[in-house]
Amino acid sequence: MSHDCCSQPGLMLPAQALEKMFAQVPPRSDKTWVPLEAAAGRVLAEDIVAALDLPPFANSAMDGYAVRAEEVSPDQPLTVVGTAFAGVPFEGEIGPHQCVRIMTGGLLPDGMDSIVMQEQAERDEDQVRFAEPVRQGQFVRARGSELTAGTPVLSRGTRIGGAEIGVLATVGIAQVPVYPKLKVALFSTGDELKPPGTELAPGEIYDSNRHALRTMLNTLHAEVIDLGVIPDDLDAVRAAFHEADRQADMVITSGGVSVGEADFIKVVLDELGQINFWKLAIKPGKPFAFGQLPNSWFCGLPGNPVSSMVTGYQLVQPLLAHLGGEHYRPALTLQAKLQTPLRKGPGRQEYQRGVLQQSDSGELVVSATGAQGSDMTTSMSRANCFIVLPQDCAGVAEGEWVTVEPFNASLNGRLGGGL
Ligand SMILES: Nc1nc2c(c(=O)[nH]1)N[C@H]1C(S)=C(S)[C@@H](COP(=O)(O)OP(=O)(O)OC[C@H]3O[C@@H](n4cnc5c(N)ncnc54)[C@H](O)[C@@H]3O)O[C@H]1N2
Ligand code: MOO
Repeated sequence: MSHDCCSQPGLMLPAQALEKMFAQVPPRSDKTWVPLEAAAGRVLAEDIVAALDLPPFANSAMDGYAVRAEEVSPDQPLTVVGTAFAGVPFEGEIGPHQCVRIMTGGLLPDGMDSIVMQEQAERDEDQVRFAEPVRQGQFVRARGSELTAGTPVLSRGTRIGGAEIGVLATVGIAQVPVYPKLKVALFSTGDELKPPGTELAPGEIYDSNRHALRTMLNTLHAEVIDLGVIPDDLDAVRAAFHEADRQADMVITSGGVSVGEADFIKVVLDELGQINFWKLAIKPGKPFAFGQLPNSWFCGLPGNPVSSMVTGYQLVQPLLAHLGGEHYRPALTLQAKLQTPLRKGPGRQEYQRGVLQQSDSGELVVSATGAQGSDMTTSMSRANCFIVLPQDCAGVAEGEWVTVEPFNASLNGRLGGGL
């Protein structure tokens, strides 16, 4: 079906919708502490300040010899009086024209000021000779050279990934202050939906939206309350909303938000809560609905599978990040040269699915993943980015530059930049 070919007066774009939702939804402020081992994927609820200098002591950046730079000369060997290992410092006295064998990370012995790497040394028993002059302080990692105690290292609202876990461990934090996990209830609506693995009768299809959305929510480390498939029945939809609202911070549904006769979502929302806005100037995903229930927020995603993924990605993920206390940053976009012409009618901002690559000459190039029907889930799985076409664009010719937004980890299971 071809939907709109004309402009959409009054309908918001995704950026405006996000601004509106962020203004209405107060971020989480309560916090909890989790062990470092369980902190990945959570959102920091406090600024983290280093309680120690980094590095905490002067140490060697190389395996070699700790020396006084001024004593190094090709004519005068030094006497090796001991060894400093990482974790096992040298504790003796070091007299004139003496030095210490040292390993990477070893504490720099008192009085020594420079390191000579072992490849530059000629060792004979306890004598060592250095042919090259030494620059004062070379290969010494000075105490506090990365940062000093009291320096902020991570800010509240940061989502914790591997890099942040590394920093938390480096500054010695075992219990991490984080915002509680969001509870997100999820259900699909539609009599035609059957679970994968069962036989389909004529007119039935498999429920894919709930599975795709659940996977996307897992990437955000939300606690998903999966209420399954709810039939097109007013009482059943009402009961599902009661249950979802009782348990969750946010309720996400798929299907039943357009104008069909079995579209009960809006009916029930009007009864139990309110719709704050409905419909956006985007394709796919136009009938997206946002509202609130007595205890929770509500996002109603359109039933078409690509529409539910696009709205889940572009609207629900940022909103959940915001609600969960994360300092949300809009996705990075790139410019790429189009390798296939794109058809588009003016009116809605489109998220076409593309394959972004680097050409042999290093240029970023992108092509659409073929037909762009909002029922075609493979148009998503074959893609690694959205090609974002502005509202007033009326098609793009091959060779023109377009804006692309590479998929994040919630859609893209691939390593290597995800491309
Ligand atoms: N007269 C109009 N019809 C439609 C309009 C419109 O403006 N006027 N909008 C179209 C657009 S755009 C979309 S998107 C869809 C959204 O419809 P609903 O949210 O009401 O969704 P359904 O009618 O329930 O389903 C649409 C389509 O998606 C399939 N579906 C639904 N749920 C799932 C699921 N969990 N897994 C896989 N597939 C699912 C469903 O079978 C339908 O084919 O409305 C257009 N119509
Ligand atoms: O075009 Mo609908 O917007 O298929 O999502």
